[in-house]
Amino acid sequence: MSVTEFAPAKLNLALHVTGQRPDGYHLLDSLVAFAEVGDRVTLTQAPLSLQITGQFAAGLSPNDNLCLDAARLVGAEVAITLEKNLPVASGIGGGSADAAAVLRGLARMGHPLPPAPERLGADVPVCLHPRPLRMQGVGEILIPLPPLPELHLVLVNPGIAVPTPQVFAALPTKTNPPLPPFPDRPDLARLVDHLHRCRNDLQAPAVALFPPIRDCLDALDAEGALLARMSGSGATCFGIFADVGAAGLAAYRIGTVHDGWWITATKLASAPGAG
Ligand SMILES: C[C@@](CO)(OP(=O)(O)O)[C@H](O)COP(=O)(O)OP(=O)(O)OC[C@H]1O[C@@H](n2ccc(N)nc2=O)[C@H](O)[C@@H]1O
Ligand SMILES: Nc1ncnc2c1ncn2[C@@H]1O[C@H](COP(=O)(O)OP(=O)(O)O)[C@@H](O)[C@H]1O
Repeated sequence: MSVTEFAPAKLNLALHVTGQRPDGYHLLDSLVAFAEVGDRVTLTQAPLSLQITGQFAAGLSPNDNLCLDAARLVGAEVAITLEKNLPVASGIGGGSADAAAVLRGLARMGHPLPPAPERLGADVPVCLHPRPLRMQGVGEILIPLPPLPELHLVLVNPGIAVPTPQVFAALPTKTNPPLPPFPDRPDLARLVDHLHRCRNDLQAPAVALFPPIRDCLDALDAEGALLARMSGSGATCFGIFADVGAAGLAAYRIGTVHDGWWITATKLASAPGAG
């Protein structure tokens, strides 16, 4: 029996850092949604192993990987193939998204989801049931959002692996205001307007540490993004565009001048029940 699970890229449409726990982890208030681009895991009943394929396979070790940690957490003997399409350490949940996909796949093969999946990573709970959510605590409090409008996106990564702890450590203030109330069933204009009133508190420290992130944001702005923002702790930035044509053209034009960047035009994955 073989099972395949998609591991969509996680996007922090907004990410407010509102405090810090005594153990050092930060309290977040974040709007999280998922894109149509992502990694893919395939699971087959066999002794535990991992094979990695795809554009970003070279950046990962097949011996030390969150996919293996996920399988071990539920005591599963499984051969895993990971198709690594997303850049590594890039603020779009790569490792956590993959671990969550392995857990979902193993659940389909008869291994119940483990208690406290956040042991694998703070982003694993939100990636377990990918849909638009407000994420609080250190990632374990998940509140569904109303359906979001269709969002045409361009994701841009300058080819720099960003260590998440370094960016959190560079935050000038740990207690920032929480998210404003989310509008009821927003259309594109209202959602963009709302997001402009939100922030990613990790963006300024990440840009200070890794200046090419600013170049990504500037490139998205220059192509007419309705909003350009970094996701998570970076370095991937997303731009929201008016329609599929505008997103495709922006991705193409940015690609013509930034050879080494990872650039993709995509959409927000539609949530179950979204209208
Ligand atoms: C910042 C976020 C926002 O969604 O995304 P990414 O940039 O990783 O995509 C996540 O909270 C990251 O989640 P994840 O990458 O799973 O975090 P973990 O492996 O548990 O933690 C990596 C390190 O990040 C810091 N960390 C993480 C989460 C959190 N709420 N507070 C923290 O301070 C800690 O220094 C921790 O040692
Ligand atoms: N399946 C995986 N995909 C990506 N990174 C992984 C994976 N397993 C372990 N890692 C490790 O986790 C670290 C964080 O990577 P990642 O989860 O992609 O970051 P982010 O959440 O910021 O996108 C990387 O340095 C990488 O070595």
